[in-house]
Amino acid sequence: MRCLVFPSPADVIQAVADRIADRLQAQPDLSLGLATGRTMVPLYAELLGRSLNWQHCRIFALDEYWGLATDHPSSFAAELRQRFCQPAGLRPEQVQFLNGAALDPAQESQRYRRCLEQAGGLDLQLLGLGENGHLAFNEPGSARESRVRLVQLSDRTRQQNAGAFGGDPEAVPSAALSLGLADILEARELLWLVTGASKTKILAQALQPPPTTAIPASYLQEHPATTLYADHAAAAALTVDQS
Ligand SMILES: O=P(O)(O)OC[C@H]1O[C@](O)(CO)[C@@H](O)[C@@H]1O
Repeated sequence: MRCLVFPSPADVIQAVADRIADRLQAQPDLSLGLATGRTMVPLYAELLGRSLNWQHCRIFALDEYWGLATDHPSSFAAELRQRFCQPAGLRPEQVQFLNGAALDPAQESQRYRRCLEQAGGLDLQLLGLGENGHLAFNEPGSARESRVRLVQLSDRTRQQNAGAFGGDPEAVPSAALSLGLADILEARELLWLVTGASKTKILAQALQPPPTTAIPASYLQEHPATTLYADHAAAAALTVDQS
């Protein structure tokens, strides 16, 4: 894994946006996996501020709350649509969301998996880090072999994400659809954004070999083309060169 450490979250965003821009220019029909969460918010604003041609790319969402339709204001689909897909001028057929209001989670997971396969897999996937080590919504205990599926959310994750639900953890859905660890690790390149002091301890644990199901993000150690983009605060417990 390549580990890049920057003075501030703003520097992280610039570096990640540079990498996405380079990849998109080299491959206009890029299959790009988008993540949500506070870490990603300034990235979408930065990407929109650059003159990039998104007309040929394909977009895939990483996860979605179970029980929320794609037009529910607190759904990840609505967030991605509002923060990026609509202002970037993406056509609906370019974008795939997980449907959190599908009748059958297993069927919806299979449908999404087929979409990914038909697109030839993901070229580039953005990832954040949960404070409990989750990756997408793969909570501690998730298997390395896991695929798109319905997952139960931990109390810690519901607390972490309560901001989008009026600050009430009880209002956060207790389950979600998520790409599995095997799906994520099949993406050809992973950009892992980790910023802020709340991630310092878990980031150091996630980078400690060997990978463990107790910290799903630790499986990124196995991926041949992952770049960690961390700020000084998140990287404070790492021993990498922070110059
Ligand atoms: O960037 P945040 O808000 O700390 O969230 C971390 C991660 O957890 C999630 O909420 C779950 O996928 C992601 O959206 C995010 O990447």
